[in-house]
Amino acid sequence: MQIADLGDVQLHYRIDGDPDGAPLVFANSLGTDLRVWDAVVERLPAGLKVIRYDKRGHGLSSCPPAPYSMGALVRDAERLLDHLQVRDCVFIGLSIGGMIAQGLAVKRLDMVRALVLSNTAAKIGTAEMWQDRVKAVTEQGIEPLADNVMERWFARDFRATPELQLWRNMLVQQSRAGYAGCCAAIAGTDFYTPTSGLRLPCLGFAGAEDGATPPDLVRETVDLIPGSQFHLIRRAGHIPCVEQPDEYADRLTQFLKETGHID
Ligand SMILES: O=C(O)CC1=CCC(=O)O1
Repeated sequence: MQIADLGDVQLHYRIDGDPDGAPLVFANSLGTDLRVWDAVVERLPAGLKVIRYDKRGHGLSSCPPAPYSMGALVRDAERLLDHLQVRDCVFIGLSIGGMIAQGLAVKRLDMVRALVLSNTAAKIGTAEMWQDRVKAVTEQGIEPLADNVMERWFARDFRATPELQLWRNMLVQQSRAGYAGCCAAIAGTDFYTPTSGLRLPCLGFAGAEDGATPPDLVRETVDLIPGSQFHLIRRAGHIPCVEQPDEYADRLTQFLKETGHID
């Protein structure tokens, strides 16, 4: 178990693979922790240094008082990668993690050589919708929202499997303040202009049954970056790394080869 003490926040992270390999960094979505990447990470080729972390208020990381800003979440990622002396990584961000990815690439191109924007967008939903969620979670906790969240996270077939309960448990066990804090960060984020200025290799992933960031929304964002690729995963919702890890890992590996990150 590894922890980076950044002063105002302590971030839990994990490194797998080759310590001297080409760095790959994964950032999770709202209400999940770094285990959401387990099935993809175990399918990746050798020779990569795979770094995962729990953003503030999630998983085993500390939970500063809410609300958070997107600037703070981007700065956490930046400080963690500085702490780990990471440069030229491929940064893979899921949902709010994809917003962090965009913000980090805009700020620190020396750190990010390519982006994978998974089930994310430059702007997700409306500020009002997220403020409503902050209020609901702060007053009643995460449990009352959980069934609706599962419908956005997973396609119908997956929701009928016993595994659903494990991911639902992950969601409801997150900190209420950490979850609300990140909702506030999403509410205040519109990256259309900064992301439009990015010039780096980019791969977008979307799930055909994603109820949070539908394929057209993901595509609109990745198309802001000239030359981007886009991959639609048919039998998946918002978290395709859990539902379709074979397809996800295969397409990611292909991208890593095309961008020269691995041979
Ligand atoms: O609505 C959800 O819970 C899905 C989601 C939106 C942003 C994020 O990170 O997850």
